[in-house]
Amino acid sequence: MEKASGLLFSGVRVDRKRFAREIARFQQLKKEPDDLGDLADAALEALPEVKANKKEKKRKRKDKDSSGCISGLHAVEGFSVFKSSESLSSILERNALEATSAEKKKEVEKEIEKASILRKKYGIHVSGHGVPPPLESFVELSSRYNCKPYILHNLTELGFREPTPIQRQAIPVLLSKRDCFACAPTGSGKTLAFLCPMLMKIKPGLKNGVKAVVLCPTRELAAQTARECKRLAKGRKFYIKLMTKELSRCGDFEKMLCDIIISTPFRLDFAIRKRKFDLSRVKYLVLDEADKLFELGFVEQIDSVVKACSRTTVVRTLFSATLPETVEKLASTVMVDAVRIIIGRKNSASEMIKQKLVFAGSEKGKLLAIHQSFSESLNPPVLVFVQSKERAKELYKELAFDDIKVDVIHADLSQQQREDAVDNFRSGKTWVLIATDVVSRGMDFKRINCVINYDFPESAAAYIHRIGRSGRAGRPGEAVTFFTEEDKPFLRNIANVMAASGCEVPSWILTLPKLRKRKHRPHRDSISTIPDDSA
Ligand SMILES: Nc1ncnc2c1ncn2[C@@H]1O[C@H](COP(=O)(O)OP(=O)(O)OP(=O)(O)O)[C@@H](O)[C@H]1O
Repeated sequence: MEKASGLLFSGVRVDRKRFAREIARFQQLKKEPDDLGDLADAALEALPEVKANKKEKKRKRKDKDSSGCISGLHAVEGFSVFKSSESLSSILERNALEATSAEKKKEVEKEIEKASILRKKYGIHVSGHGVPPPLESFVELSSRYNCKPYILHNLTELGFREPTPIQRQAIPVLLSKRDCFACAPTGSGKTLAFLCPMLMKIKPGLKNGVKAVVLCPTRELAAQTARECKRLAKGRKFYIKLMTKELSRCGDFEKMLCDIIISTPFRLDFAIRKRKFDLSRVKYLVLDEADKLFELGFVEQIDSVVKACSRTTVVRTLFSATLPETVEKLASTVMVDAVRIIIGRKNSASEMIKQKLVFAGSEKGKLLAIHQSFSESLNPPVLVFVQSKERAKELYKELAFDDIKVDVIHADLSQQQREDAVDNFRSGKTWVLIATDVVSRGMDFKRINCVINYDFPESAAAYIHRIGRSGRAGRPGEAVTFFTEEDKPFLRNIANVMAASGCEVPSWILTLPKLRKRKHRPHRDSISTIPDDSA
């Protein structure tokens, strides 16, 4: 017995010492961290305080198990010698493990440091546990995440050489299937940040229902996102559908092949409630321009979509250039263990836009100012925002007399007319597009030189989105905001946004009294050059 145990003992001792590393590695393999988020957690675990705490807990549990005996005492009696031999071997094992985990810890610490250097470099701020490190390049999509070559090919075809900051961080987060709040400036590539991981994670054409849903506040944005999605998916047989009015009313959803559906909340809610459109297999739900979607009027429809995407593992994500705390709070009730990503300063305008405030005195002053500015230096394409569709029509009538190619877009037009207005502006047929806020969010008109806020925006968020139609994808842009006496009390909100993005603001504006946040939609005199009788 003694001999046998001695042999066993010595055998164990020699092998374990010699192969300590291998044993330790093998044991580690049982649970390899599946992403660097886990590695980060592993690093935490390796901290002396955490380890000591765990050891103490383990010891207490062990002491409790041995019917009140102190475990060390067993080692000297009878069969407990075997126990003693076991614990000795496990001590050796532990030593080996500790040596390896020290190496691992160093490795993890290096990764963490590298991630934080990258984040600092690109102005990425994250919160949440175990956040995967940002991408250094698109190539990492294949080395780290086994991305199919067609996506990398399409990225190159689209001319995207480097990921933008939001793409660097949001793509790994979504690939690790974490819910996510993401706030990044206008024109910074948020669309690709959610489309790319979606295409990587879902299998095309399996005929077993919708796998991903993207909600956008307007039809124009939904159409644009569907187009972007198709461009990125080129070469793969994904069924990507835009939920149109016709499809939501007459589509045969049982037979329809659809991997990804892109829609406004109204159309999708209609299809779910009235036509029993099944979203129970959805893996990804994206709310683009999330703060707009959480505004009154949309909330019930969003609720219906969130409920319909009933799979327990669905990844929910919110993207916007403006994400107020109220929205985050509301949204967090449906998010699980979410990661929060902020690029640069939260709720700020793109730094690529030169912003200017122009005092026009009165409504008539604004009309004179725009005529004058177009006659002196019109640098198309120019997007002009007004407060309502009535005012859009009025300003269109005024400017149509000038020798410029001007068009108008608002909610009173048919879908076809709206699409034509967008297409003509994109292709350069239209130089000046007069618009309501219907195109203020998400629309990616290439190379807009100037945005004119003819009517003062109703909030700082509206301002950020409107001017964000220029200065996109790293290009410079310009924004001019007219104000009258009546807009003065609301100037400070906008001036703060301007100052935060590095633009000069007259100091008197910054000393104006603070206003409680409320929308600014004043009644304005109609836009007309016809002399006012009362004058
Ligand atoms: N990695 C990249 N490199 C270069 N250009 C890019 C890259 N990713 C996206 N873009 C381009 O940047 C432009 C803006 O992208 P996108 O519309 O996604 O911005 P956004 O952040 O969603 O803006 P918004 O807040 O206004 O919705 C698009 O023209 C897009 O094609």
